Amino acid sequence: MKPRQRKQYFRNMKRSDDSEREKRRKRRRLLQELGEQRIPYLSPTDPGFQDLWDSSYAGLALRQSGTLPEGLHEKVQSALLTLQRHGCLLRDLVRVRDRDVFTAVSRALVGQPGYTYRYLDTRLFTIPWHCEGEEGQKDEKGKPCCDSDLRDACKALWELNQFFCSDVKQQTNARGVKRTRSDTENSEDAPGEGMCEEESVKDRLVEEKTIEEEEEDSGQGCSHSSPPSSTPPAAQASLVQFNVTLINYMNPAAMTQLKEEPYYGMGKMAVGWHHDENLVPLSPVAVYSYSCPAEPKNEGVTEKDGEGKSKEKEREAKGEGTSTEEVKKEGEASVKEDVEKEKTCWRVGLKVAWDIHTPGLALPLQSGDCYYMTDDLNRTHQHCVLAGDTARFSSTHRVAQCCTGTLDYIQKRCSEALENLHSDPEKNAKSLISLLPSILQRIEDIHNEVEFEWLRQYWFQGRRYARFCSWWTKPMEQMEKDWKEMERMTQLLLVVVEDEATAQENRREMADVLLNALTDRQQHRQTWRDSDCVPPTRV
Ligand SMILES: O=C(O)CCC(=O)C(=O)O
Ligand SMILES: [Fe+2]
Repeated sequence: MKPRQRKQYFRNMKRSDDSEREKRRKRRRLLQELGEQRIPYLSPTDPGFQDLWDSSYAGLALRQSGTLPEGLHEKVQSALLTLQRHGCLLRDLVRVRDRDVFTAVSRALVGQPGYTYRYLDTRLFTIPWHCEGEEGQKDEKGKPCCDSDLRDACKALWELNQFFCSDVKQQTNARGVKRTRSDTENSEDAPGEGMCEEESVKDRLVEEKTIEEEEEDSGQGCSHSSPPSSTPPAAQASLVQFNVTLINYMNPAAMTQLKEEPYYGMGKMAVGWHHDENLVPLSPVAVYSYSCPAEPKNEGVTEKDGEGKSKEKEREAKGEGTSTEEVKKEGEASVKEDVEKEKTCWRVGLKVAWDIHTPGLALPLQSGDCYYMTDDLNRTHQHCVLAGDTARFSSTHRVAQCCTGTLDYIQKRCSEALENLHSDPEKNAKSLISLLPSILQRIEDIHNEVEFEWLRQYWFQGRRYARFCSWWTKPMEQMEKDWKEMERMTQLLLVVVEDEATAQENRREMADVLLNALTDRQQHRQTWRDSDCVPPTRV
């Protein structure tokens, strides 16, 4: 981290404390304003559903199960079950409003080898997907990093990813064309509207954070991965390259306490309201939803079915016909039944951020359905997942902001720091090459980044990765060695600072750098110690 970035980092931490308080206030105010009432929301059976979708949720697109390429469902669904069988899906211990909590859903990250995805203060490391024809990484003994069926599973998810990359592009292109047309019709619209400069997108993300459960952070201060703001939407769409998918799994029958959705009364939530965080600004998200066959409670016949049938039989026995009134009543009953059925189905809920006037939207998802969140939907809206009756997987494909989130990146940073260490093999001694405060500062920042953003994150998660995939094992061991060298460098710096022979002026500057670095490190280490270091539970 550059000194400027570092200052920004701590300023952001402070700001996020302040905005946390502000959000709490806002949330309380909203709930007070709402009182006992609930904000309306619409489902497909409600009149006006489509209009609401078109007017207030235009960035949302549904691709129904039946329209996916032949054979893809089978591959993807069996891949998801394989991940589960291998024990890859775990509940994450994340930080929400200064508390450590386990996510209700179990998760795994699959994606580009060496990529990570950071959400709610947790860095997940990818189980690598290997592309068509590619063999994947092998260790020195020629052993591949994962079992062959796990490898096949990841490849199937990569295939789904490929499909999403081109399909979402078409979706957005189609809308881009539409929008360009309406932009010319309405010249009052600013060109490139909604495509703020990245920094301000992030600032707004921080401010607009949710009134709810899972909250998002504003990424990692990257500044070069979004397309230039003058790029028209259609051209931007052609850049879509999902690099990771976060897999979710939950069986509601195994969960004792799912929270009720508090604002609209939408039902039980598997994932609370949130914006997806740490994505390249304006990039889309594509989701595949797979509801597994239910462990049936009563052979799939609901009480309602049984009741309906017996009423019919009664009527038959009485020889009664059906009056218009009865038809109307039955019609109403069947709408009600549809509504009830919708609630047994998994749904994605959407709302406009910080808005209690626009009705919410609840979109039921049949098994195999996919949905896309495009344009700036993820920034302007929040989404939640409403639990249905069955167990369900989802594969959520994202363009993760990865400028500081790849193995390649952090390895380069380590090398940069270690360049300042000179080894004298004859004397078996080590020394620092440069004592320039700016260089020392940079090295201490790298030291912190390696320790807190990578090593502790990795070990904290209970070495969950090594159990089924060895991809990260060697690089993380090497990183730990590099970190030990950095600890050594800090000690060497301490010796120089304590040495009275060192020129006074330089000494003070160096002492400043050292003191700041050690204070930050101490604080961070305490935070890690304070969080309950219980490794995520296995599901
Ligand atoms: O499961 C879904 O449909 C979406 C899950 C989600 O919102 C997330 O993982 O961020
Ligand atoms: Fe999400």
